[in-house]
Amino acid sequence: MDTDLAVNVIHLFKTFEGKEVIQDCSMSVERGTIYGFLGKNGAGKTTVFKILLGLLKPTMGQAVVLGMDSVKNNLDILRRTGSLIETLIFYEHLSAAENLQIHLDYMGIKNADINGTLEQVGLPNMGTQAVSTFSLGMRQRLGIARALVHKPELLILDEPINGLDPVGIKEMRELFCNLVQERSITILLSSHILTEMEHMANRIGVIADGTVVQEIDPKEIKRKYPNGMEDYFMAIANGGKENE
Ligand SMILES: Nc1ncnc2c1ncn2[C@@H]1O[C@H](COP(=O)(O)OP(=O)(O)OP(=O)(O)O)[C@@H](O)[C@H]1O
Repeated sequence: MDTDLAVNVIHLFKTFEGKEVIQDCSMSVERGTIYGFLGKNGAGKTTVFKILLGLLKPTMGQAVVLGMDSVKNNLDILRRTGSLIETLIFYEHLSAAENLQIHLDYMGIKNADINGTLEQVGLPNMGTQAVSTFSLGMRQRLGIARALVHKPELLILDEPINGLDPVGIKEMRELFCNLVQERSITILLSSHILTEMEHMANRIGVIADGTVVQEIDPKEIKRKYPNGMEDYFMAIANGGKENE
């Protein structure tokens, strides 16, 4: 087993009601890096994330997360991973701090720094306000706080900058880069905001029709596509081969 890998997906398949949505998908994320997961709507990003977190079982193949099997060790994986997947659900009548405390209780973690985490995500002094009064961007920030508060080794974030304004996007980019540099955590994230992925990611993986068709250094993309990520994405996201 390669211990330098935070995530190792090996020939993964997932079928829903006879439809193969993940097919022979392999990918790997090195520890202490940011991996940007790109793909068109419906390509399979969220499904792969759910398999990694043990929320879905693969039909065939294996996902190894922090050295553990996603099916056999899913509770250990959940404890050591922070995630933000799909619609964010909170206890609306409770405050941000209370929501984070419930999450920590569930994870069995004591003495976490709730106020520090809220500050880290740009919600200082917002701890006592009911979540029902939060804007979309504030909810997104709280979702990131919930993923972070128990100090995970790995973050799996499905479109974490959705709904954030340009200031928020920049702040989250800086936060993610700092987390990797200062805490050596690993971040696997998806986004449709290609310029952000280019700025943040150490490696880009592209999924098309349930298969990772390329894993590449963003510098290499820049060299091949000087006009930017959009040209690259258009060339590769439709089914695999770059039209060079
Ligand atoms: N529970 C389910 N039952 C049936 N089909 C599903 C289920 N979950 C996902 N799918 C299908 O699997 C495919 C991949 O969906 P997924 O949500 O993983 O894509 P995605 O890349 O995350 O898309 P987006 O960018 O729109 O979030 C889609 O065709 C979707 O309809």
